[in-house]
Amino acid sequence: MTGLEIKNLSVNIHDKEIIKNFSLKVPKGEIHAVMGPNGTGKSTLSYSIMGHPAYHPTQGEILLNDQIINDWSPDQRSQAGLFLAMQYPVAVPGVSVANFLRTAMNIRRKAANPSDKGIPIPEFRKILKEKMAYLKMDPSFSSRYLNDGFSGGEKKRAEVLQMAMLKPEIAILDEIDSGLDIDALRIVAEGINTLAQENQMGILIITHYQRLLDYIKPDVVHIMMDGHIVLSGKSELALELEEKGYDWIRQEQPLP
Ligand SMILES: Nc1ncnc2c1ncn2[C@@H]1O[C@H](COP(=O)(O)OP(=O)(O)OP(=O)(O)O)[C@@H](O)[C@H]1O
Repeated sequence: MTGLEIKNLSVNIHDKEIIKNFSLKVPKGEIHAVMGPNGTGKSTLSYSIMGHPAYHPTQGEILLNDQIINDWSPDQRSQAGLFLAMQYPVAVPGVSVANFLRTAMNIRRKAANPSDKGIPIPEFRKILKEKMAYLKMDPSFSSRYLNDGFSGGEKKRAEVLQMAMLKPEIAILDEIDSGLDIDALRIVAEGINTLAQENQMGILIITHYQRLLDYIKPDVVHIMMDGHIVLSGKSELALELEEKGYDWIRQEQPLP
């Protein structure tokens, strides 16, 4: 399958099993949402998919375009087209947004074509300007240090800017809606929709709130509890959750 596949994945943190026999398929071109209570393992899942060294699987497989990537470094995964918009993006003082993006784009281009000489600077500037305008980011952000002193919402926009520039095959968006005001939520969501359509990306959205899914229509909504998916359904499932909370699922699907 072209896309991301997770088969029977279990991941421990400090000997405690957090991800428990988790399975999911996100084909390219589809949008999947994962919702679930606090502490259920959603961010752990996103770090495990990206290959964070502290989140090594104890069982199961992660596949990208049918290749098992369990032993790939985060760098290799990123070069192959995986992308994570982090819940808490880190500041990188000393590295400007523009330099960071150009370096990341060049590494990805070289991975696809070893003889690539890198994106010419005028072309890079043109694309960056376009994408920043689209996300309604002030051009001055390109020369600021990445996430350094950015507000919560600015950090989230900077994550989507990275996604727009890098055009991954599979993007995991961990609470991309947190910290966004109502206008920013719409702008960011429109940006994600356009990118998803233009590039036939697979997208895995982790969110607590149905409101994001008013703007980005998922093909499937999954409910994750206690480290694995307990229920999957159409986008109406998110509405049902908003109305009823999680208790009814706990009652209908007793956890092991
Ligand atoms: N480095 C760590 N050390 C100890 N426990 C951890 C660590 N990282 C995660 N955990 C625990 O793993 C569980 C899952 O955390 P995770 O952040 O993946 O949940 P989440 O579903 O993303 O939660 P939220 O919705 O609150 O963001 C939590 O109980 C958390 O305390």
